[in-house]
Amino acid sequence: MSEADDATEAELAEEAARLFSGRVEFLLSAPQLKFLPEPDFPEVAFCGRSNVGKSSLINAVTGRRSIARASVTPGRTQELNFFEVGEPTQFRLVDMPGYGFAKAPLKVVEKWRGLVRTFLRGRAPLKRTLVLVDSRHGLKDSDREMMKMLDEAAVGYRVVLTKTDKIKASELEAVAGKVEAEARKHVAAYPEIHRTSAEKGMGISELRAAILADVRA
Ligand SMILES: Nc1nc2c(ncn2[C@@H]2O[C@H](COP(=O)(O)OP(=O)(O)OP(=O)(O)O)[C@@H](O)[C@H]2O)c(=O)[nH]1
Ligand SMILES: [Mg+2]
Repeated sequence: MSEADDATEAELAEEAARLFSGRVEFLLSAPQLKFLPEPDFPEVAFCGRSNVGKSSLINAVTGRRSIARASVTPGRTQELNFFEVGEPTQFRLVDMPGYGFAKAPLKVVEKWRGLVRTFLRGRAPLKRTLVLVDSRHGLKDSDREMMKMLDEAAVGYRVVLTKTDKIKASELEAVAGKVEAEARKHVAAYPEIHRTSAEKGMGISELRAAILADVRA
């Protein structure tokens, strides 16, 4: 990487930190597609299995304790929740319902699934999707299915490992290696994965900078 690239990266990280410590506001919660906000600003969606840590990661990235509602109970987030960043607004983050949650009634699961898939496939201002994966478990078939759907829809995504504070560094590297190797086989996946802990703040400033780069791309 050249010195010029380094300078741009540092500037981006600094700007991202400044933006996220400024105005971040909950906009609305859409239980159905007809309640989506106007497609006025670039968006980045957080998706992944139930309980993987989507809402917690939004809280960590925005530096807010509970702007997005997190819970030990899988299936906490049941709508598409939109958050605005910047004054004036520069972009939006979208907290999505989780997939792969077997305990919810089938009808409910189908409803979330339809909402998530239709949104990810057809949302014009969607600049990037983050596919969150629990670092303790690695990729599950439901993640592979989601990644395949995003490949087919040509929606670019980053794979983000969550809860890295819960495992040893050596285990993390083993899982990260496997997940990265698999991600590289997916056409719409970013070749490098992210390692994060919403609890300890690991990887959060890098993810903020990546989000800013994505919404500006
Ligand atoms: N140790 C640790 N726990 C975490 C981390 N991120 C999330 N959790 C915990 O994992 C549980 C689920 O977190 P959520 O953020 O609600 O997960 P979600 O993906 O939004 O879940 P749904 O909305 O149900 O799909 C909560 O008990 C969090 O406190 C992390 O980085 N480290
Ligand atoms: Mg949630």
